[in-house]
Amino acid sequence: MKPLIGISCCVKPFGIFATPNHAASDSYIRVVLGPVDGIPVLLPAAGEALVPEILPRLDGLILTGSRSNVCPEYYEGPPHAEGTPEDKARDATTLPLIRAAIAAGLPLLAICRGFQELNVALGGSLNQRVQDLPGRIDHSTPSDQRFAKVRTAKAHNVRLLPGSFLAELSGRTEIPVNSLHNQGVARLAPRLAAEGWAPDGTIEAVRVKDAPGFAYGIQWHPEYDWETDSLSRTLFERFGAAATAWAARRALPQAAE
Ligand SMILES: N[C@@H](CCC(=O)NCCCC(=O)O)C(=O)O
Repeated sequence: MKPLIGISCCVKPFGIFATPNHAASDSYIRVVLGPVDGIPVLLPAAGEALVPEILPRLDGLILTGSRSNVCPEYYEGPPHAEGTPEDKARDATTLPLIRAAIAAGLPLLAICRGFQELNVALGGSLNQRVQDLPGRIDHSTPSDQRFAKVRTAKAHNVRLLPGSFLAELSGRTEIPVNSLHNQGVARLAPRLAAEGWAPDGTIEAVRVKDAPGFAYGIQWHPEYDWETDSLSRTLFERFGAAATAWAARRALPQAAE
């Protein structure tokens, strides 16, 4: 039985009246139907009340990337600069969703904004513009590059912790990644272990220390290049295998109360 994979949605304006819609990129739908080998379930940014109702019916959770930034009030940060995109509805949904998913042991893969949400949900904080920090490189989407190129281009290497999940998966100590973010980890949440770093020291990969199963976050976007990048594909296949195992357990007859 294919696993049901929850995919976090953003609230974005659509159409001539710019009405709010709950949306996720087609990249996530295609990767779930592809190497994850699951069934995508879009999770609207409908708030914390959604969490206890939907979580028991999922076999895995993907926290997606998005241009909007996690609101600073969730990590005692300064207000965003004027014009910074925010998505309060998404924050109010994904942060409790992440905590509940980790408490349940649900397989979880947090990508870019999702990676930042994972850190904030567990008590960490963010820098709002990494590129403005001394000694840091620009991790954002270069405005002079066509988006398509930025999605698949490798922007920098990530040094992997020896023996870490990604080091084992890749068989390498360093991997090249794309990069489309302004925010970055400032204070790492206590329950997260850093397992990958950019050349400027920015944390790029984390593991949930006390998670019983698959629970990782990455700052880059493997959903953009899994068709050409074997590590990206393998990462999703491993997440899918964990979700499939979760689905099999969920299908077992529940012990009578
Ligand atoms: N807003 C955050 C996270 C950035 C992120 O998820 N980028 C991917 C954007 C893809 C898209 O445009 O949908 C930050 O800037 O750090």
